[in-house]
Amino acid sequence: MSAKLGVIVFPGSNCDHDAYHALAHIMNAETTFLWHKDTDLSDIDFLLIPGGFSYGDYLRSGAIARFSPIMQSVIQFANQGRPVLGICNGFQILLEAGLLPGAMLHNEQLRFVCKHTHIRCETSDTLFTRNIVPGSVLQVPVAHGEGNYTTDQDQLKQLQDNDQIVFRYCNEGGETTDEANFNGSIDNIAGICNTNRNILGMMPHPERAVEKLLGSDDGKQIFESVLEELAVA
Ligand SMILES: NC(=O)CC[C@H](N)C(=O)O
Repeated sequence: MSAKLGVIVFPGSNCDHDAYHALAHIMNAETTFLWHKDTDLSDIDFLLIPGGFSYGDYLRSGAIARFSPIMQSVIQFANQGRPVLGICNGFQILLEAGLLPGAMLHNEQLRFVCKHTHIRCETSDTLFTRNIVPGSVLQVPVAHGEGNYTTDQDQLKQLQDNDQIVFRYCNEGGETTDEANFNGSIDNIAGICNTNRNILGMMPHPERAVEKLLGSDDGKQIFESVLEELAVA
């Protein structure tokens, strides 16, 4: 039986259809939308929490969505070791739900930034990056106002020591320069995983980099990794 993928829709999600398109039409995977009031995830093998402005980003991005009914089921799903990918607002929701450590601040320059960026894959030891050689540079767009990832020094050291930093902002040549770190994230962090390595949160949008027509199809490498993992699991 083939894997079934779920894309969660909150009031204010706006990258849900991009994610569905990437999974269903580009990756040809069986994909379904899940409303934020759904609670039954028993037939789902992979959860994607997409980007957007859930609840209008009131209070803080993700702070209200974290209390949507589906989140209890997402936490159970994640705690069973099943794969969860949060992209942009999805990453923010995972942080607010306590499934990933740290927090988001407004971008350093206090502006919404929408552009192509380069990110360096730091580890292939996750089911999301198993097909990506560490050190590879992916071109993936960003579109956010609150993507300035932060954490305290002890937590940062844990992320570094546990190989939980999955992506860092870099230049085209793969150097993690200050200039490439456009939003001010600590240690150029663009994406992290949990210690169990089944939850990935990332600010750049791989679902918007799945066709050459969009400027890059580098994001496909992440979805290919997940689908291969599900096929052998
Ligand atoms: N594309 C998105 O997910 C937008 C993220 C977010 N709510 C922000 O601007 O910070």
